Amino acid sequence: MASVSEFYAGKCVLITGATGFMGKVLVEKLLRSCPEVKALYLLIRTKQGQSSQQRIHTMLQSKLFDRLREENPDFHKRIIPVSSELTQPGLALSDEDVQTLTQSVHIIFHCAATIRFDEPLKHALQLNVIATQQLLCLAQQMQQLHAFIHISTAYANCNRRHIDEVIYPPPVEPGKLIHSLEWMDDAIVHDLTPRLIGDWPNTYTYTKALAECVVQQESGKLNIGIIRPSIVGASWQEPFPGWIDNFNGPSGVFIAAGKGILRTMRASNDAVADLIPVDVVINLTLAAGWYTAVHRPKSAMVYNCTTGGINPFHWGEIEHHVMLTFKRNPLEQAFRRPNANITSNYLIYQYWILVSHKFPALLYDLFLRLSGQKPQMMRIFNRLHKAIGLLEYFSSQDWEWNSDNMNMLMNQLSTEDRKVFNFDVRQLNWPEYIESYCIGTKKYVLNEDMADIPAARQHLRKLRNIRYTFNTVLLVFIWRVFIARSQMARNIWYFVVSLCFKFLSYFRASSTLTK
Ligand SMILES: CCCCCCCC/C=C\CCCCCCCC(=O)SCCNC(=O)CCNC(=O)[C@H](O)C(C)(C)COP(=O)(O)OP(=O)(O)OC[C@H]1O[C@@H](n2cnc3c(N)ncnc32)[C@H](O)[C@@H]1OP(=O)(O)O
Ligand SMILES: NC(=O)C1=CN([C@@H]2O[C@H](COP(=O)(O)OP(=O)(O)OC[C@H]3O[C@@H](n4cnc5c(N)ncnc54)[C@H](OP(=O)(O)O)[C@@H]3O)[C@@H](O)[C@H]2O)C=CC1
Repeated sequence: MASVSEFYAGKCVLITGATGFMGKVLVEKLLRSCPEVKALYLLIRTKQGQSSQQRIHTMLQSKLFDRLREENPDFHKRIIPVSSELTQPGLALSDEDVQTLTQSVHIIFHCAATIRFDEPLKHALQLNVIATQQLLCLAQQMQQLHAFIHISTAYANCNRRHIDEVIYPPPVEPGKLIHSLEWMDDAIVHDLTPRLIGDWPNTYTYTKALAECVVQQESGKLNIGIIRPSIVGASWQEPFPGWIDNFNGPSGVFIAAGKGILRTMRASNDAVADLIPVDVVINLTLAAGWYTAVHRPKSAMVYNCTTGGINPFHWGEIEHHVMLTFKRNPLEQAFRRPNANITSNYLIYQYWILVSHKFPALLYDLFLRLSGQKPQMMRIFNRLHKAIGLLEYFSSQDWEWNSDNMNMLMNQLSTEDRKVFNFDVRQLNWPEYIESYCIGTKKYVLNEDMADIPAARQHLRKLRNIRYTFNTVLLVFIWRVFIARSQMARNIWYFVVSLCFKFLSYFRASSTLTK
């Protein structure tokens, strides 16, 4: 049987969401580990006045492609950008492009989605469900299609505690929902959203659940694979450890904690933190493409791509290792020294929000106002509170995913493929991974230079001294106020001072005697 890279040789692959976090890593890995692939058709929309060609050009300049550029400088020749806005009828593809795609594509990887938790339902439905439906229609017309791989999320069924590798019945028939929302204006949909999404925490997970159902309904004669990654984090090994380029999920939390802005968050110390490195997800996705095309399973195969059941790690441990890393490798221009604590207790959380977030923000804004600058800290904290409020659903509870299909797929690979497309998370050393993840946020998200770490350490020392000075001044101030108002405080104060004085006189006397 052909190996994974032999299978992709001579094949034309269509990818949606190629400019996104996972899409980029997929493009890079496919071109690096399957150098004989014939063409990658990337469906990309124009954005901020940039054409799809210009966007690809910019993307290929990024650090992610450094290794590939070195190994194979001509790699870009296999990339064919196709202009496509997925929320438009017919995916806004030109007739010419439809013809090319239907004649030549062998494998589809559908990664595009809106992953915002606060996306209005109509838009999330448009992109995550209707666009998927349209892409499946296009796939049905493809003459040589071997496999359609849909990227879902492990949290599509987060209303359940135990999640098997099956497509669960949808909360509502997607077609009916699409039709009923068509005539409603945005305000009505907004009001109805909480009732519609029911026990799903947001429109993202809800529409991803509907999308899975659409994939099943529209699959017809297609060979389908559905990948359900949990919380996708920085790369573990490839193309280099710690690569990450966005603030989504835990990355924003790590950065905010490293900058000393985030000091508390609601999360359970003992809940499993189901992070999965992006390179693991992509290796499994490529292997699933191969398996689906070669074995043609009768019904859609679902792969829960998670770590919790195989190699669990907990939010409390993550907190410890994130703090340790940022103390050793500080971020530049930190607001305060990194010191974040997670808690599942609502009252304790509210207390720390007040004392460690709102109070310093108010003080800093006051300082900015007095020095003639625009206050900004309170605004930053309000946004941070909104973001962590949306994440706490996922950091406060546990889920149990069955990952039999992931294990089965691993057993189907040859020894060589298991190395090249490694998704064996039993080998993941969490402390090492979290360290390289945090350093990755510093290097690739914030573009900070590792050579400037001594200066960042110096800045932390300065912050520590400011804190000591502030605490001392505050203590003296409180004490003075206290002494002025209470006879008892005054008595204690005189007693302590006279005791100190007596000790001093005693030591002075005994030292003169021993001379
Ligand atoms: C010591 C630590 C201990 C750890 C404790 C536990 C940690 C638990 C953490 C995590 C659990 C994760 C659970 C995820 C599970 C699901 C997985 C999946 O299946 S999908 C993927 C998930 N999807 C998302 O993560 C999207 C979430 N994001 C959003 O929904 C929005 O971004 C939101 C509502 C949070 C904020 O929306 P806005 O409108 O206020 O802001 P915007 O548009 O995103 O950003 C505006 C600008 O600010 C920057 N920005 C965003 N976050 C930033 C940050 N933290 N720091 C600095 N800049 C930031 C952005 O780059 C952007 O910049 P420009 O305008 O493009 O130039
Ligand atoms: N990140 C994570 O933690 C997880 C992600 N997933 C799933 O993985 C997939 C990829 O996620 P991720 O890479 O993180 O997401 P990103 O937000 O980084 O990327 C989304 C991609 O979709 C494209 N896209 C969005 N809207 C349109 C549109 N109207 N027309 C054309 N393209 C569009 C974006 O293009 P553009 O650049 O033009 O905006 C971008 O390329 C998603 O299906 C997501 O549900 C699952 C589990 C966890």
